[in-house]
Amino acid sequence: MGVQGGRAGQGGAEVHGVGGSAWGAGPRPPRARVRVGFKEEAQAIDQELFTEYKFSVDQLMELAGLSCATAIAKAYPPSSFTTSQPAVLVVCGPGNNGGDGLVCARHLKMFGYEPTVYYPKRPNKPLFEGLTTQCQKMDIPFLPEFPAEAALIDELYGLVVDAIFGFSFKGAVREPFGSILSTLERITVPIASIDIPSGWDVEKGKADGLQPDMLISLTAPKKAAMYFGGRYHFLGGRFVPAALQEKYALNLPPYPETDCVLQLT
Ligand SMILES: NC(=O)C1=CN([C@@H]2O[C@H](COP(=O)(O)OP(=O)(O)OC[C@H]3O[C@@H](n4cnc5c(N)ncnc54)[C@H](O)[C@@H]3O)[C@@H](O)[C@H]2O)[C@@H](O)CC1
Ligand SMILES: [K+]
Repeated sequence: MGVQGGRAGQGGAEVHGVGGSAWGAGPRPPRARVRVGFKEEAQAIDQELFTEYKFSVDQLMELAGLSCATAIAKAYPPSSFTTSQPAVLVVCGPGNNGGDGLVCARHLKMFGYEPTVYYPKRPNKPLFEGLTTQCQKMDIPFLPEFPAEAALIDELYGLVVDAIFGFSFKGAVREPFGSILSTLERITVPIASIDIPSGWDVEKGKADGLQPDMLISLTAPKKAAMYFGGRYHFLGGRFVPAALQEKYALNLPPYPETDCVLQLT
């Protein structure tokens, strides 16, 4: 099962071991003319967008989630799925990265996919409650439990969206996410990670952690993106005003025409 040309059927090593191993060879050079961002910068830009530019979280989350669904549709069109339906498992974490995942799931449904959400830790906030209700009203199923067997995920889904943690992840991973991540490390269907592969240190990555096939960097690639060894790296979140891009010297390449995503590799 999986998607044609994806990890399934090719063997994980073929995708994970680009150039042998990105890890064995040390940090990869950035593969696009994009200045690799730093965690502090990402959070500072985030803050400034909210405090100085007066964006609301739900505005940016909507654009972030739409970017992710759009990038996924470009890399893994429904016709490429080898499952009977273009079934996607979207795993959402407890913060804004999880919110991006809910928005992404909703847009994937609009684009003709069959997303299913797993959302074990739901913040008691109107934004996340609203996003959850929107998905439920669009007949997107929410799993009561995470599939314990990696093989079951491989059988049922052609793609997994990792929306567990973004740039605020720190320290040792706590349950239930430790078990979830260790199952995801064993699946063979491709993983698309939103902003940062979950469980990775935002600057140093994680050599023995998740190795996604796709990374969608939001706003600007974080430093850990240097360690990404998968096939598809997209930039999304086309919402940073020019003055802010200049202030933080983001030096982002131009997005094509009206697209909300840009393929970096
Ligand atoms: N302007 C921006 O930069 C935008 C950022 N967005 C998203 O927001 C993300 C950042 O969101 P947040 O700051 O809410 O944080 P995250 O979603 O990265 O994660 C924070 C949550 O994870 C938990 N957590 C942290 N470390 C943990 C550990 N070791 N074990 C278990 N749980 C842990 C925290 O308790 C908190 O609930 C970005 O990566 C991006 O995906 C988008 O929603 C919109 C725009
Ligand atoms: K993530």
